[in-house]
Amino acid sequence: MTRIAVVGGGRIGEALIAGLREAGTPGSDIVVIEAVQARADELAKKYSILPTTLDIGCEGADVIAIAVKPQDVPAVTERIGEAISDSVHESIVVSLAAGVSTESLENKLSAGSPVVRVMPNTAMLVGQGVSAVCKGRFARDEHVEQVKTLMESVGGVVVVTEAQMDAVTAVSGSGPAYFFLLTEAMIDAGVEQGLPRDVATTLATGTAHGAGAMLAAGGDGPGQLRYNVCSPGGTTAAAIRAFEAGGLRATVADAMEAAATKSHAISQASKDDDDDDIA
Ligand SMILES: NC(=O)C1=CN([C@@H]2O[C@H](COP(=O)(O)OP(=O)(O)OC[C@H]3O[C@@H](n4cnc5c(N)ncnc54)[C@H](O)[C@@H]3O)[C@@H](O)[C@H]2O)C=CC1
Ligand SMILES: O=C(O)[C@@H]1CCC=N1
Repeated sequence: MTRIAVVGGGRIGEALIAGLREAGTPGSDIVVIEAVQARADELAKKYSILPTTLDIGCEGADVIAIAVKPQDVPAVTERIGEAISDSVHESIVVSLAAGVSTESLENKLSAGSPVVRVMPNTAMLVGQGVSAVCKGRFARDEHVEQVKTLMESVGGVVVVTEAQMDAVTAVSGSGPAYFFLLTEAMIDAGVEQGLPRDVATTLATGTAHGAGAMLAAGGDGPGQLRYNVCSPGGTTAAAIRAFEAGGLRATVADAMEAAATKSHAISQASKDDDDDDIA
């Protein structure tokens, strides 16, 4: 049994809670600490969990998952540090925030506190997330294993180095949004081609689901799967030509570079804040 305190009940906090509940984690093992009371009450009702304060919620928690916006992480971590500093129970502090380094988290906690950083995605909500995990300076292998097991209950998990986290964020943290954007664009294009919107939505959404399932099946890779759709002289090859002419690959590379650069900029800003605290 792992007792989890989720600090921040926004989109990613809810995705984690929903995925854990769906995977069979009892509601009594999860508490949520959410600044907006109405939102805390909504989550409590929807997932049969306890909304509470940070001090009470952190007491006895095995995992304290920080799911607030990056700029709110330092203040929240400092408060968590105060709440657990005298506790005999060891809590793993897990940050789900983009661009916040394990070092800046450790700086806000008592010396030697185990910190694990996770980059999840919203597909946790339906138990189909994919997360990357890296450990802080004081986290031992068993801490990483515990967090890995927790995140495996809501999807796939890879262990990476912290230096890889900006790239991870660009690929899988932000990634669901890219597929949603493509799906939206396909629906609009279907409507332009004369389909009713509900029909275009059913077709585009079902196609995304089917293509995802084929990729996840792990047989052929994406290249071969695409070749299989491209009949010689056919419709798909004509569409792919238009995608390539429009610079799709370069656009994807630019977009992911922008995401990774932004993640890096957030970590630099949090490092600068730490340096200001020390000076
Ligand atoms: N939304 C996403 O797809 C992903 C988000 N993340 C990370 O998750 C974190 C949260 O992102 P979202 O859920 O999208 O943001 P959000 O704005 O939906 O949720 C943040 C929540 O934290 C609450 N909050 C703020 N200060 C608080 C405090 N002191 N105590 C308790 N609750 C507090 C807010 O009321 C809000 O409900 C961010 O750091 C983000 O980088 C990571 C991966 C994916
Ligand atoms: O857009 C963001 O900053 C967050 C982090 C990764 C996905 N959503």
